Order: sequence, then C-alpha cells, then structure tokens
Amino acid sequence: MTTLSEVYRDNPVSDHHITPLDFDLIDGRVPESHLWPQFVEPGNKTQTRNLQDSPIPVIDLTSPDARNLIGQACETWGMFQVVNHGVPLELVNKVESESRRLFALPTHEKRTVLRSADAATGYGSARISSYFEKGMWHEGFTIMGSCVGDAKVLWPHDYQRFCDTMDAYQNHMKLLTHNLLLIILETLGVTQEEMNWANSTHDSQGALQLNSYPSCPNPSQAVGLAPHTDSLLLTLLNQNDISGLEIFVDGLGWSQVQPVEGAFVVNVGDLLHIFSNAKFPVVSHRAMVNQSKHRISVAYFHGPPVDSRLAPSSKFEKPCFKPLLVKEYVSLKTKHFSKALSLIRT
Ligand SMILES: C=C1C[C@]23C[C@H]1CC[C@H]2[C@@]12CCC[C@@](C)(C(=O)O1)[C@H]2[C@@H]3C(=O)O
Ligand SMILES: O=C(O)CCC(=O)C(=O)O
Ligand SMILES: [Fe+2]
Repeated sequence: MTTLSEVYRDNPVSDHHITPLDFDLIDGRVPESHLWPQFVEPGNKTQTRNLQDSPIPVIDLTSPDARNLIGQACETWGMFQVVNHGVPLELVNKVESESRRLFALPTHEKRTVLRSADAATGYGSARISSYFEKGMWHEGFTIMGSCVGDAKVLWPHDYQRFCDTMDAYQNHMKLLTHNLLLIILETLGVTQEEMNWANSTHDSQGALQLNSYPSCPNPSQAVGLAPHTDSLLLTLLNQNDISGLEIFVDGLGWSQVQPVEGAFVVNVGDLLHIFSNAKFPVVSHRAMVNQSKHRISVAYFHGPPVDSRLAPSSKFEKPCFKPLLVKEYVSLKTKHFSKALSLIRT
C-alpha cells in the first residue's frame, strides 16, 4: 500500500521553496522577494470585494434541512460553513493555542524541523510556493498521522501536550469528515462500493496543516497563500476569528469568507470535483494577510487510498474526466498545478 507521504516524496520540491521568510527579522517593510506588485490570478481582478454578507451558507448540522442545504451548497459553491458539528470548542481553541506556541518559537528552532525536499511533513512554506515567483507571507507545519518525531525535537521535555492535542483533533476531524461525506455522497446518489472508496475509515489518507500568517507591514502588497484549489476530496478549515480566507466567485471576483465562531469551512477538493463529474465546482481560494494581527488557520485534508482508481462516479453516463489512479492525479497536480484538471478532461 502506498501512502500519500510517499507520493509527495517521489515529487520533491526544490530547497529554496521550502524555507519560509525569517519573520523575526522583519523591520517594518516587506522585502522585494515578497512584494507582489500585482497578483497573478484569473482575470487579474485582484481586489477584494467587501461583501456585507458572505455568499457561502452557514449550515447547522443538527437542523432537519442540513442534508438538502449541504447538497445545494456543494452544487452551487463547492463550499459551505458548518456549525453545531459536535467538535468541542475547547479542543479547537487548544489547537489554536498550541499552533501559536509552535509558530512563536524563534526561527532557528522552527528550522530544526524544516521539511526536507522529499518529505511531506514538518515546518516550511506551502508546496505551492514553487509555482509563484514571489514568496508568500506564510509559514506552515504539516502533520500526517503522528507528529511525535518533530515535536520531540522542538520540545524534548514537553512534546506530549502538542501531540495529544493534534491527535485528538485529527480524530475528531476524521469523524466529522466521514459524516459530512456520507451526506454529500448520499445527495449525489452513488453506489455502496463508491461510498466505501471515498469514505473508508481505515485506509483513507489525511493531513493536518497548521498555517501561520504573521502580521505584515504592507498587507496590500503581500499574499498569505496564493490562489489554489485543494487537491484531495474534502477540506475542513478552521480560521478562528481573524478573516483572511477569500474565494473567487465568477462575476463577483475575490470575496471574503467571514469567520463564524466555532464553524468549519468545508470545501470540495479536486478529487471530489472529479468524482462528481464536475457537478460540484472546485473553489479557487487564497489567504490574505493583516497589518496588526498574527493569523492562524488549521486545515484538515481527507483523501481516499492513493493506490485506488479515480474516475467520475459510475452514475454519470458521460464522464468528463479520464480514469487514473489517485496517486497519478496527485503527481500530475504537483507537476502541473492548476492545469492538472484540464489535462485529464475527456
Ligand atoms: C495532503 C496535502 C494537501 C496539501 C499537500 C498535502 C500536505 C499539505 C497540503 C497543502 C496545505 C496548504 C495549501 C496546499 C495547496 C499546499 O501547498 O499544501 C495544500 C495541498 C493540496 O491540497 O494540494
Ligand atoms: O488560511 C486560510 O484561510 C486558507 C488555508 C488554505 O487554503 C489551505 O490550507 O489549503
Ligand atoms: Fe486551501
């Protein structure tokens, strides 16, 4: 059985795209390497629209309408926010404070767990940084399964607190993702076999990504996380109470996804877009930065076994994507980034 880490190991990122900026050295201006004179993105409409209300629905998972609303949101937006999901707020807050504790370490300590070129986990810039000329105002910490190895390096005598928190959170995220996918796939009307493929509890692949966006002296000329779509099936994001997440809406441009206390932003990834035969759009999103606040977000990514076959569900008579293995798609994405989907169109 191949793991997701192995697929990323076989698709290394060059070293200079891994080390984040040394944010301890920022002295009131953004260095040339991180100044984005104009952002490179669809239509070049880079300004954020200040929408009073985010168009993305906020759905109460305990409400009798939840099913319909989730199905509709997936078809219309490829995204929704979920509240009353059963994950204790106390745990979510603890994940944020443990993440802050990690990112508050001095740069040289964080770099002791720097992700290596052929690894998927550890401290570093987001993988997508290699597709952009300018650096991102961001540092991340990626966890796949246990994080004991790295945590022991950072806190030899006090690693348990961090690991226990991340483990407990990953378990909750796994269950919640499972419940949400069950609803989403039921509204799609897929076979039991396909359901097991997308939603298996034992050999599925998951990753936890801690994102840190330090305060930035010139936020209008920097980018936290450049526009991208998430690669796997479903992403559950907690953006706490500081806004920054934006989505690209046709006809509207970039719009903020307002933080809602205790909510998770749920979004369709490339694999679910493919499996739904493009019935569910995959939403392009980015993270912007802030002049006074240090923003933290935490994303959980869920995917099927990477050795399995990926194709639109058999319920679609005219599949618009060619079949391939999950690991082949992940490799294509690491090589061709936003063009990967169009490469497998029929
Ligand atoms: C399980 C995943 C999903 C990854 C790769 C791997 C670990 C880290 C994830 C992210 C996190 C930050 C944005 C992104 C675009 C990135 O650069 O790294 C994500 C990517 C993807 O969704 O493609
Ligand atoms: O920080 C955010 O709001 C977005 C993070 C994100 O898109 C990701 O981790 O894939
Ligand atoms: Fe993302």
